[in-house]
Amino acid sequence: MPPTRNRRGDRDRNRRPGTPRRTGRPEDLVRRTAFDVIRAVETRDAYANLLLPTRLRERGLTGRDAALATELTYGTLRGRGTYDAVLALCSDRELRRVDGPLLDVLRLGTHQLLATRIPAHAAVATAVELARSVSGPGQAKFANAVLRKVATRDLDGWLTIVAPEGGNPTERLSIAHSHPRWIVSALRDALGPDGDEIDALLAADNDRPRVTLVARPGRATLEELYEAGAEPAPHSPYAALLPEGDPAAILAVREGRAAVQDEASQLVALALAAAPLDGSDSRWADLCAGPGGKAGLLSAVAAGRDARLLAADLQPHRAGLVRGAVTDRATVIVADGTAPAWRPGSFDRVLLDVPCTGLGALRRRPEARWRRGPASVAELGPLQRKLLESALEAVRPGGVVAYVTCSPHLAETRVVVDDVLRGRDGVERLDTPAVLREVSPGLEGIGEGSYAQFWPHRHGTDAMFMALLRRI
Ligand SMILES: C[S@@+](CC[C@H](N)C(=O)[O-])C[C@H]1O[C@@H](n2cnc3c(N)ncnc32)[C@H](O)[C@@H]1O
Repeated sequence: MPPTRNRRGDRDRNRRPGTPRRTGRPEDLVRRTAFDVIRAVETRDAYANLLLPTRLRERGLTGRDAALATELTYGTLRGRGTYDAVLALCSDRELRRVDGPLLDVLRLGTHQLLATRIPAHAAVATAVELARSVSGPGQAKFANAVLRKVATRDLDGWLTIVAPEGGNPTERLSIAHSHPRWIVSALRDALGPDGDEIDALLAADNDRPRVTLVARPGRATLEELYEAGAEPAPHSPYAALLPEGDPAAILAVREGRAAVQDEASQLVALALAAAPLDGSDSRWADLCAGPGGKAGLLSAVAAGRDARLLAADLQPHRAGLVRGAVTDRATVIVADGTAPAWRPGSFDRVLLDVPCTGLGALRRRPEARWRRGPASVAELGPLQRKLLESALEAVRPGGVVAYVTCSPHLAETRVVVDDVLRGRDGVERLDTPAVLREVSPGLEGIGEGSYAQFWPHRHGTDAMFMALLRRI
């Protein structure tokens, strides 16, 4: 995507300290913005999807400039594994001896050379300029030499060298699709007998996710979203896809009657509400509710069912976000789901969307794959088990718990459920895929038996896992 010119206003007068001056070509500011966000991700553990919109606003980047800055930021962060393998061959210095800021400039330049239509001379020249500004003239010469070598081949040409067919399959997939090896292995394990889909799954993780909206029932209609430019979505009865444009420009989104929400996230909330239940059905709970996507939908469904939702989160600011998402059928509290503020057996339906590695949402969080390691899975395990124990206590006999993760990693999904159920009587597994198919007729490829697993390459959704459990 070629950079475009932008009108230069008089924003410099109001420039915040530390904000680059709007001098030179606007595309320089675009690349500088991408670079600054990438650095913040590296050095301050910033989240690109949160920081980038702020930087774009501060620097007055809109339209095609904003789109290019977003593409460069996300693409560079996602492609790091592949780009480092290429850079290692093009640099006469070991990459670990290259300064952090300079290495990020090289990654940004490599992304432009191998994954965009930006002309090679422009990609190299702007990266060299950036290297000069962040690391000085000597390093700019080094950047020039390295990037000129990168420019000698296209991506496919480099992949035949850095990820050759016939080599170690995990290593090849890891470099070709820019995923750490441990994630490649974990995802292949999670695919089980469908392990041959791993290539497609890793490729889907690198696709830009579609923007999916939810029309919260009773508050907004799909027609309203279609009139605003959205299109029908394949799986959820309340979902619409927004092919382009800013969701916040839609009135229903601004008013909280609609929201951005992945289809799998919608369907697991709807399946909990649809799970078969005898007896009372008016007390619902969401024990890990922040930031409130599922609670927003559940509370809207509850309003039509004469039920009430208690939505809890450990973090006060996350609970605050939930308050902005729910209807007046919900009460939001700050509470630790492992140390209940409610009596045992208080609820008819309980959603437990546990904290997890987020390996199912790599499309949305470009840096997440580099931030987590196998240790994160092990660290989260005890909390996930404790929360599930607590959810099973919170539901009345006959009531239903939905254990949900936004990760397909087996150690966070079926292993947690199996471990907890092994240690206690009086809980039965429901046919989760069948309940999901009731709310989304025609839904296929989510598994058979007790557990359901969504996949980006099959469903175009996050890789969300769900187990419906009933206390007997
Ligand atoms: C995966 S997120 C939930 C996403 C949410 N269900 C949604 O759809 O927007 C997990 C949430 O659990 C919260 N959390 C972590 N530990 C908790 C605990 N011990 N008790 C309650 N909430 C907790 C986190 O603050 C985080 O907001």
